[in-house]
Amino acid sequence: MEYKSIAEIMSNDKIGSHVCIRGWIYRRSVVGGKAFIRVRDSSGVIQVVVDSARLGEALVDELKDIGLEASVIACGTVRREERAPGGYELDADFFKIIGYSRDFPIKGGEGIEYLLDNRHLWVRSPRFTKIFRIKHTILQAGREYFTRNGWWEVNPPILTASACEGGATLFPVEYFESKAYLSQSAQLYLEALIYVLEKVWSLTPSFRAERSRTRRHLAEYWHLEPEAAWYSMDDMMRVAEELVSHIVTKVLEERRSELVDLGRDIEKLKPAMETPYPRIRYDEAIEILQKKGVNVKWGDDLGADEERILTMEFEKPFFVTHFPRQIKSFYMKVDPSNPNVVLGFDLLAPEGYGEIIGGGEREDRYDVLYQKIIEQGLNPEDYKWYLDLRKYGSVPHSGFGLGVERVTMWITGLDHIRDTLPFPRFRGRIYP
Ligand SMILES: NC(=O)C[C@H]([NH3+])C(=O)NS(=O)(=O)OC[C@H]1O[C@@H](n2cnc3c(N)ncnc32)[C@H](O)[C@@H]1O
Ligand SMILES: [Mg+2]
Repeated sequence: MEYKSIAEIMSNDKIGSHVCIRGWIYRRSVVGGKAFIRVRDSSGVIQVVVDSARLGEALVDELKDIGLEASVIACGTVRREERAPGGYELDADFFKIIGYSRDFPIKGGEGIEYLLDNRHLWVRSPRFTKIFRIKHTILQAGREYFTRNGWWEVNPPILTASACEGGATLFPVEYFESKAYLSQSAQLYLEALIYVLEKVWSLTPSFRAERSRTRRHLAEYWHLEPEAAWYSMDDMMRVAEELVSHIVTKVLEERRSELVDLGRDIEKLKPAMETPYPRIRYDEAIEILQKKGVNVKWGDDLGADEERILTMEFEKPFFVTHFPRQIKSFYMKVDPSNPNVVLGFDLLAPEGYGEIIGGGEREDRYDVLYQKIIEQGLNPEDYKWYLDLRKYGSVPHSGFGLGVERVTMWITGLDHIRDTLPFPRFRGRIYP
C-alpha cells in the first residue's frame, strides 16, 4: 500500500484520485451515520468521512468514542469540501485503527504548568508541527549560508573548564575526580580553530543558569557561532546581516504557509531580507532612550525593556555597537580610538524581540588580554590555554553567537521562547 502525505493530497489536481494516508486522530464527530475524523500527520490535517452505509455501523459506532491521538490508516477518494479544514476531504472506502488511545490527557483549556508537565504529548499539537518545521528551515539556512561562503563546520567541546560569559550562569558538572562546566558558548575554542581552518562555525547547545524566568531566556539553547581569522568587527557584522537576511529569505520562500497558519504578519519580516542593516552606537542608543524618558545613563547595560523600546525605532534588525568596556566580557577588544568602549556588537530584532546576536572583535594581544582578565576579577590560570593563542602568531579576529531560539521566536512571532524547542529548559523545569 502506498501512502501519501496529507499536504500532497490537499490540492485540486488530486480531486477524484484514490489515495491512502496514515496519521493520528486530531478531532472526531459523528453525525447522522457518518463519522467525520480529522486526521493529522507531519504535513497537515484532513477530514476523513467514514459513512456507515459504506463501511458499516459498527465502525462508525466505534469511532464515536475513539480516543484522540489513536493512530489510523485511511484510503478513499479526494474531494472538495469548503467546510472541511483546508477545503478538501477524503471519502473513505477503507479505515483501520492501528493504535488505540484512551483518555489522551490534553483536551484543551489546560494551564501552562499542566501542559509543560505533559510536553511529551503537547508537542503533538499541529501548532508545534509548524513551529518546528520553521525552525528546521532556519537551521538549514544557517548551514547553507556558511557552507556556500567557505566556512568550515567544527565541533567544540560542551564540557569545559572555565567560563566564557561570566561565572554567574555556569552549570557545574562532576567530571571524573574534578569539576567541569556545561559550555556557555563555543567561542573560546573556535578562536583556537581559526588557526586551523581560518573561517569556522559551530552549532552547539549552550547552557546558562539564568536565575530568573523570562520570556526570552532558556537554561539550554542552540547557539550558531562563527569565528574568523583576520576579520574585523565590521567584517563580522556583514556576515551577521547576510546570515540573518538569508535565514529570513529562505523561511519566507519555504515556510510561508506555516507562518500564515501561526498568524504571523509576513509583511513585517520582509524588510529583514534587505541588507545592510542600520547601525547605531551605544551612545546613540542611550540618547534615543533618554529622549523617550527612559531612566538610563551611560554605562548601564541595555535590558529587555530598553531593547524593546529601541526596536520600535526600526522596521528591520539593527546593530548596536561600541558598548562600555565594563558591561562586556573580558575578551572584547578595546576600541583603539576610545579606551572606554569595546569593539562589540549586538544585533536586535524589531517588534520588541531585541537581542538575537552578540559578538565583536577579540583582544588579540597577550598582555592586554591578561590585564583584562585581571580587571574582571578572573584567574589568568583558568585561561592559560586561551592566553597561549596570543603567544604564537596571534591575528586580529572576530566572531558572534546567534541564538537559534531567539531568532525562531522573532520569525514565528511567538510571545515566549519556550515554544521554540520541544523540551524547554529553564529554572524549575527539567521534566519531561
Ligand atoms: N561566539 C560569540 O561571540 C558568542 C558570545 N560568546 C556569547 O555567548 N554572547 S551572548 O552571551 O550575547 O550570547 C549570544 C546569543 O545567544 C543568545 N542567548 C544568550 N543567552 C541566552 C539564553 N539564556 N536563552 C536563549 N538565548 C540566549 C542570544 O541570542 C545572544 O545574542
Ligand atoms: Mg549578549
